[in-house]
Amino acid sequence: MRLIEELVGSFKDQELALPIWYENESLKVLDQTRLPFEEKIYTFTNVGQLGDAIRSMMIRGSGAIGICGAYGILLAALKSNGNTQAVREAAKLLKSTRPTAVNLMKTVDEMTSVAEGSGEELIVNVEKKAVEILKRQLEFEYDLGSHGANLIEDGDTIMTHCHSGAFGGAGYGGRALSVIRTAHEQGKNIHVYTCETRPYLQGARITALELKKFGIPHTLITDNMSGFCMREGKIDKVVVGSDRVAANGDLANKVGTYMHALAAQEHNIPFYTATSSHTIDFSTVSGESIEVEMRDAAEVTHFKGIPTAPEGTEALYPSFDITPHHLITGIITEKGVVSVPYETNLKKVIDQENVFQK
Ligand SMILES: CSC[C@H]1O[C@H](OP(=O)(O)O)[C@H](O)[C@@H]1O
Repeated sequence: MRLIEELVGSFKDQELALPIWYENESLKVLDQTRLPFEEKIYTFTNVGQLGDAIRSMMIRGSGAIGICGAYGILLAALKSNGNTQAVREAAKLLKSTRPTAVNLMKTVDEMTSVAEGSGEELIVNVEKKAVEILKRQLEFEYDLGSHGANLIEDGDTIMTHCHSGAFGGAGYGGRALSVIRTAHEQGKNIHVYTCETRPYLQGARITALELKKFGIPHTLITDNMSGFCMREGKIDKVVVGSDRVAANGDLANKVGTYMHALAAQEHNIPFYTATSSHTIDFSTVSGESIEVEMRDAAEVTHFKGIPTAPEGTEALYPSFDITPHHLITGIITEKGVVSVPYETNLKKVIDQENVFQK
């Protein structure tokens, strides 16, 4: 049995919701565009299929597409019998799919950095690295969930945005839902307000599904209700996910995050992003340098192909926005929570264990 098969087998012993997994020299991928009403699994036998799935958001979420970087390179190595050129081409293809989430870029680079030799030697090298990455990303979710749950008090109502959960991560709870799930599993009596997150509806379709699956009480709101809910005193804390954190703490996350952060500041509501050190991009000085993916405007004027606006209506779809660090109360990571003035470069801060609240 291959190492990767042993690892996936071990996942079955944990209560995970996997977005992707290895099986019989192919990749099984849950089609998230069909959630919550259908859990359709596709079998991919080449990286081109995986690339198309990432572009079309069949698989999405910075954590989940991060592990696609590991699985995709492993599949390329297996299908090419350990051919270096095939691995290089797979790396280029995967990194071209979506620009904002840094995890995908990082995991592809981690995998290609060990793609030495050829044949079975290369396959063994990349398989070991894939197993290391998959184990690490899942451990991150447990650890950041634990540190983040320390911020959650019994009776809290927590707002979240988009889907930063298991199907968007490594299978436990992604980022934001790792914090929320852990607090719930600690017995804290919490309630979640999940924003539907137009136009893909990650919140209505996937976050609500996962919170139901985890048994966590929740209320669905539209994105434009966040200010009302905060002003009415319904929200105690905001916890969102992350696609890329710049070296100064600026956050790239699903479009709408910035709007919620502004409202939270107005109402003195703590605003946290749940992330991992792997999502902090120390080579990007600030949020201004993060590329925001512009998706097809048809995703705004249509839902599942059904028009929601008059024919010919122009639309805009920035898939992410940038929340400046001064609006963020703390960055929750697997190492702890960083709540320090971000005048200092995060690189210096995050390497100093002592700054983390345990
Ligand atoms: C585990 S954090 C997931 C992160 O990714 C989402 O974006 P998308 O659905 O477009 O991949 C969103 O920004 C979430 O916060």
